Parts: sequence; C-alpha cells; structure tokens
Amino acid sequence: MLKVSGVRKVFGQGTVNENIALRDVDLELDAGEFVTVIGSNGAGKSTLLNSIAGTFPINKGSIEVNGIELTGEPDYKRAGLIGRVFQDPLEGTAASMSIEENLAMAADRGKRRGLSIGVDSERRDEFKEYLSLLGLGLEDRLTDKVGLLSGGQRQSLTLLMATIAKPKVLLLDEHTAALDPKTAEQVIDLTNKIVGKHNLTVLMVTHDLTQALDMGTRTIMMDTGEIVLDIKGSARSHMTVEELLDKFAQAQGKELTNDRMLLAQ
Ligand SMILES: Nc1ncnc2c1ncn2[C@@H]1O[C@H](COP(=O)(O)OP(=O)(O)OP(=O)(O)O)[C@@H](O)[C@H]1O
Repeated sequence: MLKVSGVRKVFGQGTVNENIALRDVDLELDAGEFVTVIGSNGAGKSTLLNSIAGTFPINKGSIEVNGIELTGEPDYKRAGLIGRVFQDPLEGTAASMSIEENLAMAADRGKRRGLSIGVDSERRDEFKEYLSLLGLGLEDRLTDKVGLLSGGQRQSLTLLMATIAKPKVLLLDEHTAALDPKTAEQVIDLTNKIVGKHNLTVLMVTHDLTQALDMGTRTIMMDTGEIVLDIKGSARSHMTVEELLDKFAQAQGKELTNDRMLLAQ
C-alpha cells in the first residue's frame, strides 16, 4: 500500500548547516496497517511524513501509494490519496469558512472543481450524518464559521475532513499534542473510530509512548534519520513502555536519560 524506498532528505545541502534528516529510509505498510512513529526531537518523524505528503522534494529514493509512483509529484497531486492532520488545530481548516464549506472543500480534494463551493441538500444530509460521528453537536451548526470552534472541535473536524475523501493513507503528526488531556482522549477515540470504520492505512507520530503501544498494530522508532526499531505482532502486544525504552537503548547503544524525558513528554 505505502512503499517508502531509500528516501533521503538533506536540508541545507552544501551549506555549513547541512543536515541529513532522513538517511535512506525504507518502510512498507500493508493496507489497513496502523503504524505509530516515535523518536526523540529531531529524529526525522515529521520529515518522513512531509516527504510522503510531498511538502518538499526528496533528495533520493521513491514513494509509492497503492502502486502509484508519487516521487516528484507536488502535494496537490497527492491530495486524493493522502489525508493529513497536523498538531496545530488551526492548520487543517479555514477559519473564515463555514463547517459545511470546509467539509465540501475536503470532500472534493483531488477532484477537479470550479471556484464555488456548492452544498446542496443531499450533501448537507451526508455531512450531518458524518458530523454526528463526532458526538459534538456540530451537525446542527453547519453554517457556523469554523473560527468559532474550540481547538478540540476544530481538530475533530480536521480529522473528519482528512478522511472524508477516503484517502489511501492517513498521516497524523502529533495531532493531539496541542489539546488538553480530556479533549486529546476524545480525539484519540475518534481517530480509532474513523480509522476502524474506513480500515485506513495510518502513520501516526506521537511522543506519548503509552499511546504509541496502545494504538495501531505496529510501532517504529526513529533516531537521527533512521528507523532503528520496528515492532509488531505479539512482541508488541506484550511490550511495556519500559521495555520499549530499553530496546531503544540497546538499538542505539546509549543511555536514555534525555530520551526518556523527550519521548514521554
Ligand atoms: N524545513 C527545514 N529546514 C531545515 N531543517 C529542517 C527542516 N525541517 C526539519 N529540519 C531538521 O531535520 C531534522 C529532523 O526534523 P523533524 O522535524 O523531522 O524531527 P522530528 O522527529 O519530527 O522532531 P520533533 O519530535 O521535535 O517534532 C532536525 O534536525 C530538524 O532541525
């Protein structure tokens, strides 16, 4: 489903600030696989997601989704295949547009359309049904501007928007990190619900190791631009956070005093 082969990303190449953020990364995800991505600050997690989303060109390697070669394609050309939610609730939605306009825009991602964002009654009913999944009462506020919503409501809406066009791959980049614990939990529940409903293939970056082991089917750990651990199956289902940290220490051969703090943030 998702095939990342030998992907290398260098920032500031040829300058004094040259930084190899991804070192020939290989990663394959089967359809319906839900992979959590962990690693200390600067490990390359967001760069991996950005490379898949086409935020910037990569220096080497290739990225395929469902057998379609995406390397070199701009992000708008990947829009129908890849859904994305960022940490900042303000990033995924347009504040000055209504809930229904935002949803219509998201539903049309990757499709050709004119400039107007039409919402007919059939579509409105569909949106209402979809919004009721959130359990936030937003189905009765279709014409409210998104700027009026709270961070949690907005992030829930973003999640819905990222998945309404049924993407092949969903990328979640610490999408609950900016929310208060209770709201974060609601958005996590919603994530599991939506992913399960559409059987989505997911890459989710998190700094919360408990969440990394609780959610999904597989966990990868990154360090200095490489995948240093890849855990799944029964090895993962019995793993504790302590064991995960010990494994990381073994893989890297270094003490984890700092990483312990960074990872458990
Ligand atoms: N646009 C950019 N320009 C220059 N360097 C960048 C850019 N984006 C990321 N980097 C660098 O690439 C490396 C990997 O960064 P990345 O954001 O992928 O790490 P991360 O694992 O997501 O970290 P965090 O957990 O702190 O978000 C870091 O050294 C970072 O400073």
